[in-house]
Amino acid sequence: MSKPTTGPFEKTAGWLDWYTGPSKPKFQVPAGSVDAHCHVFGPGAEFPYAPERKYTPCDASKAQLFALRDHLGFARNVIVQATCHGADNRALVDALQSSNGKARGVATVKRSVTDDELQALHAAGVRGVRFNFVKRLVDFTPKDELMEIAGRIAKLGWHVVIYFEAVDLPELWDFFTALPTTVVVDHMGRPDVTKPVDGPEFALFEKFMREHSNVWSKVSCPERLSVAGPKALDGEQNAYTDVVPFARRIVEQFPDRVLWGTDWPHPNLKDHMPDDGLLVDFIPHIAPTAELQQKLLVDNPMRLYWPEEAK
Ligand SMILES: O=C(O)c1cc(C(=O)O)oc(=O)c1
Repeated sequence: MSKPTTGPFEKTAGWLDWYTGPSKPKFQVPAGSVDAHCHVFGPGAEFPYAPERKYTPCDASKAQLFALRDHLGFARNVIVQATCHGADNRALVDALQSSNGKARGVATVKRSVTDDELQALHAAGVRGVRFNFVKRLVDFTPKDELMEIAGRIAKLGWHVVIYFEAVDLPELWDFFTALPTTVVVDHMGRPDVTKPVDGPEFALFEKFMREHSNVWSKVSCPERLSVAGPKALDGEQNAYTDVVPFARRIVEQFPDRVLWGTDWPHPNLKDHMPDDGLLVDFIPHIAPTAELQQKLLVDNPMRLYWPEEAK
């Protein structure tokens, strides 16, 4: 893969660029696997970062994303609008349109989005919108605006992706459970993995999924959630062991409602940048059987993002 570049923008201080030269995974993903959570950044010279952004990344282009997809053995991507692009979905749409149908997308839209704009996003391959509640990433959007957007995109058959932290779930519960669509949680709702997996905080997340059959979860981002490591670097085959019990519980309880993604290019990591090949080697630790792997990596994302092709 080529190296990350920076265009006219100055990166946030301490920014970690994505890992060049990822290893070949030892775990071979099933045929037709989908990396169901990844991003493109710019390039800033072509697709400027949004004025309201909370961070400025290095560039991470569609060509670099597609090269990683091929290197890791994946067939398709779901590209999620990164907050550094705000509600300007041009970089996302460009990547989707360049993918030969191998990528679908999740956009960010404002209440002012027109029906024609939604139709154009749909034609490009967008199948969902993202609502973000992580305070360091976005300014607050009133819930009535989000609910109005959810009602409009429901008519297109789209879903809502939500990103929040575990401590905020109680306060967001009523809003989330009122959403009229399939709801996909980013990164398991960011559990604090230093707390017990069978403690009250994670139990609430499990209850959220158990009691609401429209709620799905991405069991992604061990590199973000892990406190104890070890890091996915230097050939480590047992990375992020503290995250395994959390993700595995969700995969085993809700095998038909889980997705996995690399989260490449891993915005805002502070400590280290993982080797994406070793992140793929994390998958069999959380989905230990071939049947669970097939659902996680192929059947579930196909049903949600390519229903017209799903078996
Ligand atoms: O935790 C994060 O910093 C993060 C940020 C973004 C984004 O900026 O869109 O997306 C993610 O999936 C995770």
